[in-house]
Order: sequence, then structure tokens, then C-alpha cells
Amino acid sequence: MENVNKVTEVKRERWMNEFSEWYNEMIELAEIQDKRYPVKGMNVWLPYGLRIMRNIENLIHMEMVRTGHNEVLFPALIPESEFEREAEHIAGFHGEVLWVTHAGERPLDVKLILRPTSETAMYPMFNLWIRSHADLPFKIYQIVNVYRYETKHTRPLIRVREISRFFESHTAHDSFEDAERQIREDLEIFDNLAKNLALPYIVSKRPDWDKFPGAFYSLGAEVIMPDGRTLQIGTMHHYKQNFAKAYEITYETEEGTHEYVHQTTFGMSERLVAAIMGVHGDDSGLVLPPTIAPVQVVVIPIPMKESPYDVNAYAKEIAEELKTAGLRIHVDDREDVRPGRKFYDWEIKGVPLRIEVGPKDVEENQAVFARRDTFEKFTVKRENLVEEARKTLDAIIENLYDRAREFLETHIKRVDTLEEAKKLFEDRRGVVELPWCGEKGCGVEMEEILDASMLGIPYPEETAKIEGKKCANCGKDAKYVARFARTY
Ligand SMILES: Nc1ncnc2c1ncn2[C@@H]1O[C@H](COS(=O)(=O)NC(=O)[C@@H](N)CS)[C@@H](O)[C@H]1O
Ligand SMILES: [Zn+2]
Repeated sequence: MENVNKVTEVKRERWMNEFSEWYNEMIELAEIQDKRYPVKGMNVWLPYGLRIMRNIENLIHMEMVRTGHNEVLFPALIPESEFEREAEHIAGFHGEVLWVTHAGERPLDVKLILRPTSETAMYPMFNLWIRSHADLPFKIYQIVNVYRYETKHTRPLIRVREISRFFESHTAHDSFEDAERQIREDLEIFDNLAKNLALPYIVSKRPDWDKFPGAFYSLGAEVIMPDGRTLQIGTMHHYKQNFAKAYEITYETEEGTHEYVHQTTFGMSERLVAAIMGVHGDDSGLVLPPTIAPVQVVVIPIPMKESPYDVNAYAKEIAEELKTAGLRIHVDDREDVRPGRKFYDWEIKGVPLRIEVGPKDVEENQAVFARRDTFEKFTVKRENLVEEARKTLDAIIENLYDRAREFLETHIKRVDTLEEAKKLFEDRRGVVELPWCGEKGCGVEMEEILDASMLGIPYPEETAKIEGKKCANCGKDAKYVARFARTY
């Protein structure tokens, strides 16, 4: 590649220091969603944003096929009787569920809730479907909209009241250990997806007082957003037999006895789009990993009035060749828009690779590549076009991952005392790790002192154990390192 020149430096001031404003603007400018829908916490997916989400969903569907999960589709309405069968679950969701009580003027004979998640919709059917050990492991999933009347500050994609792209997988197993194996498989599924989104993350085992309502334990996968707050983008829950007992989900063993199943669930949502926006963005807008970019390469013809070369035709030829090679292409041949404006529009949308062609490029049978992640520009000979485009897109996803991992690693700090931790939360943000005795009282006190949430302890648990340290709160021997962060 000749004359590689950096026409623009990557700027991330606004992205880092005014992230909240940056984020709200980008939802609009990049045409992800329209926030003007007249219900708080419910937004409209716009075509470009929805194409990003659909590309992510396709990756999820492929992982579900790879791991033998079957897709189902449940009703969104759940009768009160079924919702109110697992005590912890009810307690956890009661304040957030939306009720349907009337059809027109007539009150319904059975009150219904809009699903906040689908345990209480699915498990009465699990009771009918699961009879024998031969039915296990039982693995289903759906991607649907669910409703949680969040009382905290709502924010597009991140904290909404209609989670419109809620992925939930629900499984049943013949033993605690097989459910554990499922959790490990869920972590593998999540890792494959995160790699495709160039998102490095941490997994923490939630403290007992913050696990999912009805769960035996919960794992949370988090990224760190530019403002240093963590965003939980995936959760895996081991239910043991808690729901099986509440919904009488039993199976006949090979010996002819009847046992309760052990269950797990795994959940993600449109927060994945928020994570991609936050982790990979810069001051010019989104930077989309090519794996999920609706447009991987935008071709921009730059015709000159007096030139004898037909730049538009040449641009179309190039686009056709890239499209035939399987890339998602768009030619921006809008007559009334200056090239600079076109660059701006597609940079905001995070298109990973721009190809510019002017008369000189037609004459020399070449094209100018401009990378969205580094702003590097270089010229490519026409015969190397497809190969160079593929190589550049691969280099972009690798660079996005490396840059994001660098950010994550420099925003996790392990210290010994609450004073050090407090200082860190003042001048920096991110995840702070402290020695902890494992007692709930200390955990909750440290959350209050730090005005932060305990994410939990590193998972797997073996990596959380520490020796020779004193609990940062009570001074007793510490058993684990505990993670704290300001969260979304
Ligand atoms: N209000 C919300 N807006 C957007 N995403 C959300 C919201 N609440 C939760 N999520 C996302 O949905 C994922 C799963 O939600 S959850 O409550 O943790 N887990 C469940 O509901 C389990 N039944 C697994 S499906 C979370 O990891 C988080 O990424
Ligand atoms: Zn302690």
C-alpha cells in the first residue's frame, strides 16, 4: 500500500468526557432509534439501527443452532395464577410488571401480566413437555419483546421499559452438574458472540443479595463504557430446582423414579448495540465491527466536471465486484451532496471502510481506501480490490478488539484499601477490586462507602480466591477479591 497518510487523528475527547450527551446524539444522528415515541422508555427502531440488531440476532441464531437450542415463540401475556408461583421471582418482579385487566369496558375474569421475562410463561408448558430423562437436556430460546416498568432513569437500548429484542434461553437438565455444563456452554456462546462484536468483557458471580429473582446463582458479563460505568450485556442463571418445584417439572429417571429437573437461563438484549456504540465509538460517531455493520464498504464517487472519465460508472463496477465477493456495499451517488458531507454521514454511521474514486483513480485503475477506525487512507490497485477490502475489514475488527481490550484492562484496578478505592472512583472510573471476607454485611457496607455496586467476584470462582490479604472493610482474613463499579 503506497502513501499511507493519516489525514485525521482519532479523537475521543467528547466520547470520553461527555459520553452521555455523545450517546444520546448518536442514537439520533446514526439513525439507530427514534426516541420521540409517546411512551417513556419505549423507542422506535429505525431501519439502520434495526439492521445492526438483526445482524447480531443472526449471530445468536447461529450459536443456538450450533448448540442444539430450539427456537420457540410464547405468548406475551401470562395469567396472574402462573406468574405468582415462585416466591422470590414474584418479589423480584412485582414492582415492575405491567398488568392487562380489561377488554374494552369489560374486566377480564383472569388478570394478565405482560411478560417481564418468560419463566412463568414457559414453565407451565415445561410441566407438560418434560416427562422422561430422554427429554433432557431440554433447550429452547426466543428473541421477543418483554416489559419491565423500570423506575430508574430510562435510556435508549440500555434501560428501556419495553426490551424489544430480549434473547432468553431456558434449559432443563437431569442434574445440577449437567446444568453447570449448560452454564459453561452459555459462557462459550457469549464468548463467540463477544469476539464477533470485538467486545472484551469480564464475568462476575453476582453477590447473593443481587442475583436474579429465583436463581441459585447468577453470572453477569460486563463491558466498561467510556464514562467508566459498567454495562451488563449478558447474564446466565442457575436455578437448581427452584422453579421445577414451583411448577412441578419432573422427569422419570431410568430407574423409574421421578425427579425435579435442574434449570438454567441465559439472557441478552439490545444492550449489545449500546455496548458496541460505547466501546468502539469516537468523536466522529459510531465505529461498527464489519461482522455486524449493515454497510461494510461505502463507495463514494468523486466526479469532476471537466473530466472525461465516467467516475460514477467506475464506482458502480467496483461496488458490483465487492458485492459479488459477498460484502455489504452501498454506493453513495447522491448528486446534491458534497463529498465531505458524504464522508461525515457515513463516518457517523460507523461504516468500517470507505472507498473513494475520482478521475485520477479511473485513469490509474485504482481506488482510495479510508479506514473508519484509524482514518488511514491508502491507494489500492484495482486488481487487488477484493483481497485488500477483505484484509482491511479483518484488520479493523482486530484493531477494534485490541483497542477495546486495552481500555478494559486499564480500567480495572486491584487495591487493598477502601481509601485507595474511593480515590480511584473520584479521579478515574471503571472496576475496582478489593479484598473481601465474603460476609454480606461487609459487601453491602463497602457498596455504601464507595457509592458503587458490587459486581461480585471474578468467575470462575478459583480466580477470585486470594491469600494473605485482609478484608478492606473489617480487617478479617479476606477470602475473595470483590469487584465494585458504578453501573448502568
Ligand atoms: N431494562 C432493560 N433494558 C435493556 N436491557 C435490559 C434491561 N433489563 C435487563 N436487560 C438485559 O437483559 C439481560 C437479561 O435480563 S436478566 O434480568 O438479567 N435475566 C433474565 O431475565 C433471565 N430470565 C435470563 S433471560 C440482562 O443481562 C441485560 O443485558
Ligand atoms: Zn469483611
